[in-house]
Amino acid sequence: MTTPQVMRIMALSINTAARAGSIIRDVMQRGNLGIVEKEGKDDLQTEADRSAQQCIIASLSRKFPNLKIIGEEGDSNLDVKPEWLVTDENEEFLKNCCPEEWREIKEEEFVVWVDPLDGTSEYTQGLLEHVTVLIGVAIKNRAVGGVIYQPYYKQSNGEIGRAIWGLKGLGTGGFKPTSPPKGQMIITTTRSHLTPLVQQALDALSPTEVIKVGGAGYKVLQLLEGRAHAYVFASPGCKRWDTCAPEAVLEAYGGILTDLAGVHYSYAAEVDYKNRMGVLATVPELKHSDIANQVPKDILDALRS
Ligand SMILES: Nc1ncnc2c1ncn2[C@@H]1O[C@H](COP(=O)(O)O)[C@@H](OP(=O)(O)O)[C@H]1O
Ligand SMILES: [Mg+2]
Ligand SMILES: [Mg+2]
Ligand SMILES: [Mg+2]
Repeated sequence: MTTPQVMRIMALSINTAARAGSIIRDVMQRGNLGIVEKEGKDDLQTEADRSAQQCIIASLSRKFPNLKIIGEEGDSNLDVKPEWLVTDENEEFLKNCCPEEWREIKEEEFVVWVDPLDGTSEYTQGLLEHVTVLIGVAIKNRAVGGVIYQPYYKQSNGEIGRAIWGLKGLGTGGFKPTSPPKGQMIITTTRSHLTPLVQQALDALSPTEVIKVGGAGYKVLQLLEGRAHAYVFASPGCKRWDTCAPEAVLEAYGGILTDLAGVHYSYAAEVDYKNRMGVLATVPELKHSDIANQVPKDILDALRS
């Protein structure tokens, strides 16, 4: 029997994210980040963002030429150094059994959303544990699979970097699932894109504690590892590549990620990339709709306008 495409795409994404992670470490080590401002000082790009994206898109499109891939850093030159081309699919992942519902999905039915370096602002400031590589796999508008790779995570065996993955219908891997403390409401939110509206939404949810960290990937990791109950961001600043992989991993785990009104984003290729209605993610222990219902209407109206 041939291996279903979704399993092969996920398995190649795991290994490719790790390769992108090593490129991110190399750029930092060389010390010349090559920072440019995209839409302003709140929207930076470095040599690591550019090179990691080239590695990911070239590797995935070489093996899956009919795959639709959308990367944060726009069109990339795919004529990359041979050592950036990843061809091996992750064998550990391939030992898993493909969920029935994804078995027949063809290459051209996927959309892959790539954020080659999530947490660029933190990367440039040396807060390296916040940095992740995000590869999200969408099928029929929905985020279904995802890889969150942390290039600077120190494993207990001394190895550097770890890959966290999730596939709906199969589950998750690469981390130790942990429930957040009972009787508290710890919210994680942005560290570098705080606005009055972002703060207003936090205040409305009466958190017992607020954890400000960089990146959508790292914030969802706070939920997966029991350090926070919810991720709340009342801002139109995130884009589909920020949330596709985190949403898939969190939902494969039993949590939920939507906009602030409680509605799922579409990950179809032709959508407007902006997550205009903000981000709300919750752990499985919370009722997502209860939290969404606590978001004041004027905050939703402000995002809509
Ligand atoms: N106002 C804004 N302008 C541009 N990007 C924004 C933004 N608000 C959030 N983002 C992007 O959303 C991601 C998570 O943001 P934050 O860490 O503030 O929660 C980051 O992704 P990148 O680092 O991949 O660009 C960040 O750049
Ligand atoms: Mg960016
Ligand atoms: Mg990002
Ligand atoms: Mg990015």
